[in-house]
Amino acid sequence: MTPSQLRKDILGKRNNLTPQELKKKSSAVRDRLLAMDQVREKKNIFVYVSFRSEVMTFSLIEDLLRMDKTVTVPITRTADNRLDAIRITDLERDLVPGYCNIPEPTKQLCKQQLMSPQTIDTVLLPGSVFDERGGRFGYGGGYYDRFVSKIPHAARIGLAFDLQIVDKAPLQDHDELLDFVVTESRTIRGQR
Ligand SMILES: Nc1nc2c(c(=O)[nH]1)N(C=O)[C@@H](CNc1ccc(C(=O)N[C@@H](CCC(=O)O)C(=O)O)cc1)CN2
Ligand SMILES: Nc1ncnc2c1ncn2[C@@H]1O[C@H](COP(=O)(O)OP(=O)(O)OP(=O)(O)O)[C@@H](O)[C@H]1O
Repeated sequence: MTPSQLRKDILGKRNNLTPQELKKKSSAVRDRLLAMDQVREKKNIFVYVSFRSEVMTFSLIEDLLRMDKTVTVPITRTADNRLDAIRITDLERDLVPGYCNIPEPTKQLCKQQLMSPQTIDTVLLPGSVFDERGGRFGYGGGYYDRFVSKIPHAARIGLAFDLQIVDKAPLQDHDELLDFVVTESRTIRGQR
């Protein structure tokens, strides 16, 4: 199967999850994640803000803020094919619909709260397809591959539902491996 067919296939399955299933499974992913040393013992966490049928991150972000973590989220810079890390402190106030209608930080925050990616300890990534080695496909923008390749010191944790895991995805050279993939039922140790 080609990467784009596999992507389509898995996203089709993910889109079939009911809102109740999405919520319940996302909450199981969150519980598992919050028990990990790579989150508990780290201060600076970069986390995506979920949209469509991704593993939901709203209550996870609330939890991280309550735990006094420094939480940064992506703003998509399409002109430069890049993600910037923006610090947020309030989920309701700090986010507005942005690129592809994904909740993104306000213009003002993007100016005032731009953080150096080098300060990030742990990156939580979304994706379409993940595999047993910690391989990952996104939606085809290459944004996350470029972002994490510049910060090799940061732990990379993919958030996924079990239905997104395949044995071996047809990875390309630029596809970055993850350290862990966390699902509602297990934690996969990646081969980075
Ligand atoms: N929640 C979340 N935030 C994120 C990402 C993400 O995957 N999830 N990104 C991760 O990079 C960046 C945004 N990049 C994105 C890239 C493509 C599409 C998208 O919807 N693409 C179309 C396909 C376009 C095409 O090839 O025709 C789609 O999937 O329908 C969305 C976001 C940064 N923020
Ligand atoms: N580190 C990189 N440097 C330069 N170009 C890159 C890099 N990583 C990916 N790309 C380019 O980005 C494009 C999309 O890559 P790919 O299909 O792997 O994205 P993805 O992993 O699905 O998306 P994302 O990382 O945004 O979730 C490809 O054309 C690829 O050449």
